[in-house]
Parts: sequence; C-alpha cells; structure tokens
Amino acid sequence: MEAIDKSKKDAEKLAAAKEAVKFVRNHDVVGLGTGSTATFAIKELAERIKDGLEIKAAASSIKTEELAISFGIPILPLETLGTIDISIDGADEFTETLNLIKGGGGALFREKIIASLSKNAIIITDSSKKVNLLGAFTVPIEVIPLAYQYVFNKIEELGGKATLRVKESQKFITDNGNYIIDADFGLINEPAQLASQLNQIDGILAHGLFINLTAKIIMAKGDHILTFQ
Ligand SMILES: O=C[C@H](O)[C@H](O)[C@H](O)COP(=O)(O)O
Repeated sequence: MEAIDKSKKDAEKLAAAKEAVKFVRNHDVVGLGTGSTATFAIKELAERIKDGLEIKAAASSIKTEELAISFGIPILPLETLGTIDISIDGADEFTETLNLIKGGGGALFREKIIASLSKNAIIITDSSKKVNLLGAFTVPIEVIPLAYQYVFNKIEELGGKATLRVKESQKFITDNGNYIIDADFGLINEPAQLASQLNQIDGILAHGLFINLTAKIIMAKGDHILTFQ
C-alpha cells in the first residue's frame, strides 16, 4: 500500500516539477530547493539544459548543490546574489493562501533566503501537502546551538511543544552548523502572528513558516495540475 502511495506521490511531484520548469527562461538565475520534490525539478532542468537552455543556479543546501553539479548545472555562490529570477522548491504543507511550512529536510534557512531573493518563487507539491490549516506538520526551527535551551523555553511559553531533531541517534546538524527544533503548536489559526512571534526570539536563525514568500504553488493531483496564486 505504502509503495503504491509513494509511486502516486512521485508521479504527482514529477508532473508539478515539469509544469514549474516551463516558467524558467533562457539566462535566468534559478533558485533550487531541497528535498524529494525539488529533486524532480532539478532533473527536469537538467533535461532542458541538454536541449540548449542556459541558466545559472543557486542551491538551498549542500545536497542540492552536489546534485545540481552532478547534472552539469552551473552554481553561483548564494552570498553573491542580490536577486534570483525564479526559484522552484517543495513544501511540507501549504494552504490556498500561499502560506507554507518548510524545513522537513532541515534546509529552511537557505530556502528562505532564496525565496526572499526570488522575483518568482514557485512551490511544487503532490496533493498530500495541501491543508486547510498549517500545523499537523510540526514547525522546524533552526537554532544556534548555544541558545537552544533558551529557545526551547520560549517556544513552550508560546504554547508549543518543542522537540530537538535527532538523526541516527545524533543531534541533527544543519548545513549551517545549527540544531533543529521541531515545534508542535497544534493547528495554527494565525500563522503570520506566530511567525512574527518566532522572529522576535534571539537564537532562532530561521523558522519554517513561510508567509508571503510564495508567488505560485503548483500542485499535481492525479492527472490534473492545480495552480494557487
Ligand atoms: O528542508 C527541506 C525542504 O523544506 C523541503 O522542501 C520540504 O521538506 C519538502 O520535502 P519533500 O519534497 O521531500 O517532501
């Protein structure tokens, strides 16, 4: 059953990726997301490059950078970029109002920088990611290690339940050398308000609530493509 679900989801991810890649134009600087859905888009871009498309890209994680390079996609250092023409990334959850939770793979900080720099930030998803209210997926929060207990306390003061992310029995370490706290706030009625409360906590580098950062969400559902913008 799980294998069937995965192949259905993968078909939807691929369909959404193909649709999004159509918006990339010659000579664009393209922001590349991280995760299984973004990987479909990176592979599609590589196909278009074989057909003559010329782009440069910025990567939202070390893994994405390695993948892009392996496909011959030229990478620019993110710190040199003042603007990005288009970005394509996945999400863990989204609402029709274009709010997202991201960071399931721990790449949220660089993804947020890329989305913020993008003139056209496109999110691609399978149909399982659409929700009425964010929050069933816990909010990933990247925290500077020395502030982690402080941030833990602050999250609990906001009514969240904080869990330090662990991978293979070790603390999960981001590409930036930080920890991830996964915070359960229950279903989030006011995501913009929660985002701004989290923004005020010292020690948080970035949180996975992406509010007003997305131009368009392309979701595949079965054979259909739905666009939210
Ligand atoms: O940190 C990871 C990113 O925010 C991903 O875009 C997100 O977790 C979705 O990943 P996937 O496409 O694998 O479901």
